Amino acid sequence: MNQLESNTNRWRLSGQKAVVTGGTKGIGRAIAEEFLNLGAEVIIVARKQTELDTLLAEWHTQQLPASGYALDLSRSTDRLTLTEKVIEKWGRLDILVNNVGTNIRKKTVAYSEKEYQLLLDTNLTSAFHLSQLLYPLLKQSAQGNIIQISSVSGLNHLRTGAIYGMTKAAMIQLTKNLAVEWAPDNIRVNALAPWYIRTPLADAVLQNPDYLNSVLERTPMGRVGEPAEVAAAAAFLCMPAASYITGQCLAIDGGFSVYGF
Ligand SMILES: NC(=O)C1=CN([C@@H]2O[C@H](COP(=O)(O)OP(=O)(O)OC[C@H]3O[C@@H](n4cnc5c(N)ncnc54)[C@H](OP(=O)(O)O)[C@@H]3O)[C@@H](O)[C@H]2O)C=CC1
Ligand SMILES: C[C@H](O)[C@@H]1OC(=O)[C@H](O)[C@@H]1O
Repeated sequence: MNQLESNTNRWRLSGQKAVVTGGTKGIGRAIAEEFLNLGAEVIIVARKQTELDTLLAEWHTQQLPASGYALDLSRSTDRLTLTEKVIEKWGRLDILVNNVGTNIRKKTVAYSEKEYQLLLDTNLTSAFHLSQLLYPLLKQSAQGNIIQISSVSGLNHLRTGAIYGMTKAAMIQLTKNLAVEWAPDNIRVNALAPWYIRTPLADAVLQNPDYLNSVLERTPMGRVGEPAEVAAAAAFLCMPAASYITGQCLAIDGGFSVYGF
């Protein structure tokens, strides 16, 4: 391989096989599209079959190598089904992006046990269990990668709910543990910690002008982020060019997390 070719491959995802959870909307869709445009083959997962079918049809008109499954990854049975599908389709895996997550925004005393369990299952258990289940396939890759989509709410207090913050902080700790444990298997594990990104999940609160102003007042760059700005960071961390980066958490936040006073 000549120097130029190796340099070119360093900045692409050519031939890599990636699973992106929550890939029909928002950050997950942007990550899947970034990966596809960089030469990867992608499987996406979401609950709504109609949205999955519509997006896959759009990608297939562009000859993009994408497939998908309508599964609820808060459920252990569906996580096992996804694993079986990946084994059946590819028999190996290069990239896992644990992107699925949701929030119920309440004061701590207002949460029910059911709400607590839903957030834990959706945001954290799904990421932990899928990392476990897909480890053998990632181990077969010479360049395995896991990207955990955390949040700045895993780094700081946000007024958007303690349970969500707990799950995101735990994803960052899981990133560190798996990065060390699985380094001998050539599996790198990194986390991204976005601040507000313009997606359907965030729009629920960003559409309130007063709330949006409060967000912008805490954001040095003066705007919310775009899904593609998170996707670019995810793509870089999975590239050969990032081959010595593991166990890290990268904030995608317009300066939010370093803004004191
Ligand atoms: N947007 C933001 O400001 C920030 C987001 N994040 C994190 O980024 C990640 C993505 O967020 P965002 O893009 O905003 O979210 P969206 O709600 O916009 O999209 C979530 C995606 O995940 C899918 N999904 C949700 N629940 C499940 C489930 N149980 N099983 C399978 N698929 C599911 C949705 O499809 P369907 O409904 O069909 O299942 C959709 O494709 C989350 O982990 C979130 O916590 C972190 C910081 C900031
Ligand atoms: C920025 C936060 O982590 C994130 O944005 C959302 O929409 C969630 O409710 C979280 O607060």
